[in-house]
Amino acid sequence: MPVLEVNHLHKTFGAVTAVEDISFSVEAGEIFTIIGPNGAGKTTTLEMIEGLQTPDRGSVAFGSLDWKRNADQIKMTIGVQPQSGALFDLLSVEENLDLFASFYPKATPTATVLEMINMTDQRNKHVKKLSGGQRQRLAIGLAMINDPTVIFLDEPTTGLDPQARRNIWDIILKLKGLGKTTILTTHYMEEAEKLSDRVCIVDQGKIVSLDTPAALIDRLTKEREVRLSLMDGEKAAEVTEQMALLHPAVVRANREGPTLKIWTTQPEETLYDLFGFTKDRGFRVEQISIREMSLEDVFIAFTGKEWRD
Ligand SMILES: Nc1ncnc2c1ncn2[C@@H]1O[C@H](COP(=O)(O)OP(=O)(O)OP(=O)(O)O)[C@@H](O)[C@H]1O
Repeated sequence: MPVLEVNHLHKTFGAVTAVEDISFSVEAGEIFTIIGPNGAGKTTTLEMIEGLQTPDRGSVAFGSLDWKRNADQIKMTIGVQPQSGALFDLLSVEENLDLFASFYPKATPTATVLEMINMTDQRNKHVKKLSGGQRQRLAIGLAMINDPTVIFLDEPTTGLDPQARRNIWDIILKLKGLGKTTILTTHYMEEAEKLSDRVCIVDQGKIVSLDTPAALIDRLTKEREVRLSLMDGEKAAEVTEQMALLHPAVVRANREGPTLKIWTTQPEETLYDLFGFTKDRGFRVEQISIREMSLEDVFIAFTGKEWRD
């Protein structure tokens, strides 16, 4: 049974349709990511699921629990990362955790949470002195304080530098290791691709596509770009290009000086045959790479829009 089921959610604000018929379900232990451009409806969707906004239509169920009948039980089951402004600046990291823990009948020991978010050494630091990344880590710690089974993180890495983002990824993966379910929103494709079991691409309030990152990429195309650099100059590359174009799996090719780019539906086979050819001719291969399609390529294909972080 899914831990979360979202059915036909709708939400409008005046003339703006923020969410239009969003449905999905999330299994226990998954990292489920909602990704989309600014204004796509990610936060509104998340807030309806978290019980912070009431949908105009549609339903949200956590197992057999729903917001109308079981609000108190749901609040014990889920953890919501507070907005960074909801932290108490004049209290220390530990005091913030203790304060949030006091809201619940059963809380995870503060020391455990501090260790999970890698902030044991900063536990006595005042929140106003924390960096952006540390504030976000504390916010995730606060979402964990009631030992929830489902954790909601709304853009936990937006605006952070690459190292701080990676530190947050480590925490999210640790949560997965503990068997927690995480629902994440992000602007960053790379993050969605690295962390998620499944990705839901949202645009203009609707789901454009939903699947595992690998399946989304696969569904788009089986083509891979193979790059081959030859040590024997342009002429050797030209002959190799002509040969490559005769291969049944090769869709197209182009050449810049001694470097060949070949798009093929069977990269391993194409490479094997090309190596046979270059060896026969005595051409030496200097460099070789196979480029995978990225989730970014998928987004552009499904929405027709360029992706901007
Ligand atoms: N309280 C509100 N009142 C009016 N319009 C709103 C409100 N909340 C959201 N909207 C509008 O609904 C649409 C979806 O907003 P939402 O914040 O859910 O998108 P998002 O995908 O989370 O965007 P971002 O990545 O910028 O946070 C936007 O057009 C937004 O302006």
